[in-house]
Amino acid sequence: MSKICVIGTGYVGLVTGTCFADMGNDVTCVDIVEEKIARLKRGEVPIYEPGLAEMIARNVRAGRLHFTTSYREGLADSEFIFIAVNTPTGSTQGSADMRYVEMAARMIAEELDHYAVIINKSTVPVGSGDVVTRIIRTHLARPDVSFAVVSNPEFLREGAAIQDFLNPDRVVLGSSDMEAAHRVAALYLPLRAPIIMTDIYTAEMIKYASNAFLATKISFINEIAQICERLGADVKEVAVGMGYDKRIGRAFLDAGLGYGGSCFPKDVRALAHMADEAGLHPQLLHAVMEINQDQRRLVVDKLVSILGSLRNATIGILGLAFKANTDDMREAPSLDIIRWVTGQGALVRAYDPVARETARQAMEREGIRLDLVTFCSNAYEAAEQADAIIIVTDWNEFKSLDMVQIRNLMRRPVLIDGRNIYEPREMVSLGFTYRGIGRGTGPAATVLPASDSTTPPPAPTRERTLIGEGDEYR
Ligand SMILES: NC(=O)c1ccc[n+]([C@@H]2O[C@H](COP(=O)([O-])OP(=O)(O)OC[C@H]3O[C@@H](n4cnc5c(N)ncnc54)[C@H](O)[C@@H]3O)[C@@H](O)[C@H]2O)c1
Ligand SMILES: O=c1ccn([C@@H]2O[C@H](COP(=O)(O)OP(=O)(O)O[C@H]3O[C@H](CO)[C@@H](O)[C@H](O)[C@H]3O)[C@@H](O)[C@H]2O)c(=O)[nH]1
Repeated sequence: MSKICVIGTGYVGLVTGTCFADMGNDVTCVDIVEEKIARLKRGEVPIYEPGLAEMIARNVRAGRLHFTTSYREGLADSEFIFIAVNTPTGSTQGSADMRYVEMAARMIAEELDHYAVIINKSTVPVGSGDVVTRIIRTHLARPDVSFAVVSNPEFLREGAAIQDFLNPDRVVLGSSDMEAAHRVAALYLPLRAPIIMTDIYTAEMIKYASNAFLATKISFINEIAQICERLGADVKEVAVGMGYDKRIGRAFLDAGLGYGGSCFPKDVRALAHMADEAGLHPQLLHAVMEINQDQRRLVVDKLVSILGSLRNATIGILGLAFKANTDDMREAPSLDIIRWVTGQGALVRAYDPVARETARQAMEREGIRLDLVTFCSNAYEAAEQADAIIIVTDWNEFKSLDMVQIRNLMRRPVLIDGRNIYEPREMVSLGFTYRGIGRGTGPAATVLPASDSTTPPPAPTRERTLIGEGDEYR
């Protein structure tokens, strides 16, 4: 059992702290926001993350998980101090705002009275490990105390955060102090994941390069979707066909409204900024960002091309958070879409299974006219008297709606499927004017399973038979 302090109780801090506690360690989570800590102490979890509330409660009950606003309390006897504070976009050029990490480093230095390994879990620009080391060294209240700094980027996804933390594809550790890095590695050994030990710059870059690569896959398939749409091919089937190639893989090839969230947008921007600052010309990263922005515009263009003017039209929006299974509204496509349609005179009926309060707050922050937005308590309510519906996130409950009922509730049966969750032909046969993203109307695709037999298999009876399509990568 190790004594661990986690600085920051956002997604990453809470999940890191709770999972390490669940693995038998003694963990104290520190945050400067008193209200957050007060809520956590009352047993309330400030974010929506499946399974997290139960896991926190279990570990608090077992006496392994504590919350405080006091660095002194959190740091007391801690062998490991994880920094997991936010690093949002800080300037119009896209650089990462390091002020929270720097503040955390200073506050650690002011309270540290024993040797500890300080581990940076926040996503930070290459070279930040040196900055943290310098800040701590400069501000140490006890200059005789020694410490080590290790970079340990986090790869969890919101909505699957616990599962991702406990079953990582890899753990990355970067440090110039290999003994300290090995101590951190020992914490992760129970997870039985490959552990990559490298220098601190490389560890920091692995995080940005991974996110930028995934974002590139998304923009790539979105560009292919636009071409498919023009030429009559179907991007969903193209993705399946590409995904069978093991060198490509099926993951992150879902065309749609582009990426949003607390990570991809800011991390691609920050990486491009790092390259710009280094005198390079990161043209691929700039193209990735441009295509991503275009995807959001495209759905509104589709809407206008069907409805003509949006003035006084009622638009149902299904899904508000940046993706399913989270209430996180950071850089959610819904915000741009709602701003644009209300800007053109439309009224919005919005529904998300969990993002309601966070959505309202985000819209307020973004200056969206809330008097034009009605928050509904289910998808059917959002469809009432709507001139069109836009599916913005792919929550499971949106995949199994009674579409006949939805159609009957609408004033005009226009369906813009921003996540390609419905079959175009089916929707058209139900009477919808349907637009997906890059969906074709061409001939049916058939995938026959690999077979040892040389006898030809019977002809498939189903249209668009995609045997094995799918979700195995999730
Ligand atoms: N959200 C994700 O899915 C995810 C996944 C991997 C990596 N990351 C990275 O992890 C970092 C944290 O992300 P997040 O989404 O958890 O952020 P968040 O905004 O949800 O939470 C950050 C928390 O840190 C607290 N904080 C800020 N300054 C502090 C200080 N000086 N002392 C104590 N607490 C302080 C804030 O009050 C907040 O509670 C970011 O660098 C992010 O890029 C995020
Ligand atoms: O094929 C796809 C896959 C994802 N998305 C979108 O991409 C965004 C990000 O999705 P996802 O990666 O599932 O969510 P995050 O929680 O933002 O996680 C990403 O960002 C985290 C923060 O850095 C990393 O830790 C994770 O590894 C990385 O997947 C969302 O808007 C998705 O809708 C697509 O449009 N198409």
